[in-house]
Amino acid sequence: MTNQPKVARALTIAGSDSGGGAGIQADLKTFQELRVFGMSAITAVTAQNTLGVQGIYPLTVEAVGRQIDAIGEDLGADAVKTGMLFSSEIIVCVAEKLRRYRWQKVVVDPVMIAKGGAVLLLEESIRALKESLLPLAWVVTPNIPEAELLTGMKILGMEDRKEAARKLAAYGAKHVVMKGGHDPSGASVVVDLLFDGRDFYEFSSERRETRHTHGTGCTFAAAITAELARGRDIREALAAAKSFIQAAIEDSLELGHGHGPTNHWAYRDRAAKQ
Ligand SMILES: Nc1ncnc2c1ncn2[C@@H]1O[C@H](COP(=O)(O)OP(=O)(O)O)[C@@H](O)[C@H]1O
Ligand SMILES: Cc1ncc(COP(=O)(O)O)c(N)n1
Repeated sequence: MTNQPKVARALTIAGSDSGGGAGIQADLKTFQELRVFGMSAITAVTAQNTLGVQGIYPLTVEAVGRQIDAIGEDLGADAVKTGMLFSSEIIVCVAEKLRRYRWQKVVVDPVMIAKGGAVLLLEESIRALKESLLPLAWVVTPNIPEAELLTGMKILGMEDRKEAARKLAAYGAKHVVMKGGHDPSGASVVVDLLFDGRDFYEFSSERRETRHTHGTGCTFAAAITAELARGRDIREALAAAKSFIQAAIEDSLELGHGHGPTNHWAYRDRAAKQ
């Protein structure tokens, strides 16, 4: 057992992105930028850069479980984020650990397919994700294609998004954040939709025309996790996360030859200039 800590702590359970833009690397950078102590349990190592995923090397279920136990038995966590979980065995293990350590503020980013098309979650695992993990989620943060795969419905307009959010909440997720980056309408505003089981709230920003969006979903969900770890409520956490990702996209670092990473220190730089 630990004494009441002086700092907020967040744990990410996700895959490693050697290119540093998504996965564990994006999560830890985001936690650090938001003054939250970051810890990690790695589910799979990927060989990846801005051009795509060149290799996926999952860890054993035992290795994943032991990393989580190492944190649960000693350091503790105020909020937990899950990202790439790869297989149903890993999902079931993670769900069991979340219950064992009674972690409540759990952000489930249902990572399935990388922007370049690589499969980061085996298809047979979608059911385990819905049945084992969604009931433990404080927040689930699908993008539109992920929400389609999870609900089995086609999502075109805002009414479809609302219906899909209701379906995901019915699996037990306390809050659903349906991200709007993949909105097929091509609107100049990108809207992330929050459903808290009763009401809907929209978080909007200007859509930026850029190819440097590798890791936006991970970074956004990590910012929500950090803010929840610091004791913010869901709407405060989302508003802050939206500003964080907008700055990270706008002040792009222009790295690599393909879909580059976002700028994780842009939000801090802007705050320092104010
Ligand atoms: N072109 C863009 N301009 C501004 N914000 C964006 C853009 N693309 C995505 N976002 C924001 O980045 C976050 C991740 O969105 P999305 O692309 O839907 O998820 P994912 O990265 O999981 O595919 C959301 O907060 C979304 O609003
Ligand atoms: C290890 C890992 N986790 C998650 C993503 C998804 O990120 P994106 O959809 O932005 O490519 C990724 N590419 N790699």
